[in-house]
Amino acid sequence: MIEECIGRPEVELRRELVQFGRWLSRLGFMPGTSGNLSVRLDQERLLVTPTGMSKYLMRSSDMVIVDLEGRQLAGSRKVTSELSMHLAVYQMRADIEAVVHSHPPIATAFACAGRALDEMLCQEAVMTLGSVPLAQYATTGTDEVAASLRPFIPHHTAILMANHGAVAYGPTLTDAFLKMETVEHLAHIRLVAHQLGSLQTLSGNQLDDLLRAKQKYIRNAT
Ligand SMILES: C[C@H](O)[C@@H](O)[C@@H](O)C(=O)COP(=O)(O)O
Repeated sequence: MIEECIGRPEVELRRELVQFGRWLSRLGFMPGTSGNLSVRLDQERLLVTPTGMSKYLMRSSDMVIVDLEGRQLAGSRKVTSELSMHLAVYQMRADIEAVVHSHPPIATAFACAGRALDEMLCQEAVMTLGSVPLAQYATTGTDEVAASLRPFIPHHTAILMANHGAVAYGPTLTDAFLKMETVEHLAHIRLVAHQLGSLQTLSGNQLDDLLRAKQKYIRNAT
């Protein structure tokens, strides 16, 4: 069952940030000290990963609490340098409770080649994320990153970031994690299909059928 973040004990959310940080790190999506995660703690506060730490080695006590304007309220470490990206998502989407930024290698290679993941090649793309757009180049750690993402935040839940990586968000940390995992999966499929030589994109009729199948799948799964 998917649980919302708000209302859950802080200790559990801290543990989840550690767990997903390790998982993303082991998947190779957060090499070195890269990547960051956050969750809504309540209506006014976020629990966010610290800057400059391996997300494999990070502990519950390393998390930082900030308000929705980015003011640090608690935590002995400095908050992620990409806080403005996380804030932009929470400020624009009341339905979002968790944000994951990472550098999955194949998806990041697409972002470095200036390619969005916007062709509907495999059914899973339609059933999950739809198109994943590419936000324009912005220097890491600056407010330019949030500005580059803002046009896409209302209509997407995963976005590639030019020459940088990707961001995904959802109603829970689990959901945001699964979206990030799916971004890399779709990038991998796109790359291999291209290498095989002939991309067979889904037709309009196939897309219509899949969108109906998606509604049915969601109704059945919830
Ligand atoms: C240089 C950083 O790794 C940068 O790429 C940033 O986007 C990132 O992923 C991690 O930054 P923090 O350690 O500040 O969260």
